[in-house]
Amino acid sequence: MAEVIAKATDVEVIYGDKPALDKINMSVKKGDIYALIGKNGAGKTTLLRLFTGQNAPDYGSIELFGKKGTHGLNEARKRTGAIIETPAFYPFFSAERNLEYYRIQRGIDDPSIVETVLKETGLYEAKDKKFKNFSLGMKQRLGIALSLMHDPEFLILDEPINGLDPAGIVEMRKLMLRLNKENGLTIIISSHILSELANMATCYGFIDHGQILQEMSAEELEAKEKSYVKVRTSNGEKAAEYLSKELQLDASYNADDDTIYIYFENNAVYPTEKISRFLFEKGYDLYSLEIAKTTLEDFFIELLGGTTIE
Ligand SMILES: Nc1ncnc2c1ncn2[C@@H]1O[C@H](COP(=O)(O)OP(=O)(O)OP(=O)(O)O)[C@@H](O)[C@H]1O
Repeated sequence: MAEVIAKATDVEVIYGDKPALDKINMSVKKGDIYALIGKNGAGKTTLLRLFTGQNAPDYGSIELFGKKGTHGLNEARKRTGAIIETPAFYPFFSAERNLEYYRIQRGIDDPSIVETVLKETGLYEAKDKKFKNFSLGMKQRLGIALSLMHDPEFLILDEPINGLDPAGIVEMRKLMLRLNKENGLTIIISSHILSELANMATCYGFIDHGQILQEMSAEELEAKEKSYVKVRTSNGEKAAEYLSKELQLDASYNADDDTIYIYFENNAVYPTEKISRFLFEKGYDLYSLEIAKTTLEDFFIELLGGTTIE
C-alpha cells in the first residue's frame, strides 16, 4: 500500500450556519496526481486551505505525512509547497530577481536553487524577462517555481489552469507530469473543468456542495467512458425498437434530439454496416450515423445529477 501523504477524516468547515465542507473523507497517496474536481463554490479552496494551514476544520481531522495536531502538521507543512492564491511578484523585476528576492526573504541558503527551479519549470530561458511581460501561463509557472524552492515532496495547487489558453494548458500538463515522474512529487490540483486535468491525473476526487461524491483512479474513470453509435433516421422511435429486438442491440430513442443511441462495451467492434443495412432493408431513411464516446464531462454531469459544470 502506498504511503498516505494527505488525508481528511470527517472534516467539516462551517461559515456562519452553512457548511462549506460537510463530512469530507479523502486521501492522497504518494506518487498521485490527485485531481480535485468541483464547480465554483463546491469547496475546493476551503479543502486545500486545510492542508496549507490557512483554515482549520471545525470538526474532524486532517493529516499530512501521517502527522496530526498543530505541531505535527506544522512540521509536515515544511515538506509541502502550495499555490492557493497567485503569489505577489514585482512587475518590474525579472523572473530571476523575483525568485532571488523570495529566496533571501525565506532564508534559503543555497543560491543555486533559483536556477534549479527556473529550469524545472521551463523558465530558465526567460529568466531575465520582466514579470510584467510574462504570459499568464508563465506567471503561473513562476508561482510553481516559487513553491518548489524549499524542495517540497507534496504540491498543492488551486486552479492553476484557470484562464490559460490551450498552449498554456499543455505546458502546465507537461510540467505536472515532469514534476511527478522525474522529481517524485505528489500533487493535488483543483479545477472546475474535468477535461483540463485528463491525461495527467492518476486519481480523481469529485466534490459538490462540500461533499466528496466519489473518489476513483484514472483507470476506473476511463472505464466509465462508454462508446456509442448515434443514429438519426426516419421514424426513429420505431427503428430503435426494431434495432433492440431484431439485432439485440442496447438501442434507445431520445425524442428531444430525435436520435437513437446504441451503447456498446468499450473496445467493441461497432456493427455500423449491419445497422445501416438493416435500416435500409426495413425502409427507413438514414440521415446520419456516427460513433461517439461519452466524455469525462458527461460523467461528471451525470454524477452531479444532470446539472451543468459552470
Ligand atoms: N471566508 C468565507 N466566509 C464565508 N463563506 C465562505 C468563505 N470562503 C468560502 N466560503 C463559501 O464556502 C463555499 C465553498 O467555497 P470555496 O471557495 O471553497 O469553493 P471552490 O470550490 O474553491 O470555488 P471557487 O472555484 O469559486 O473558488 C462557498 O459557498 C463559498 O461562498
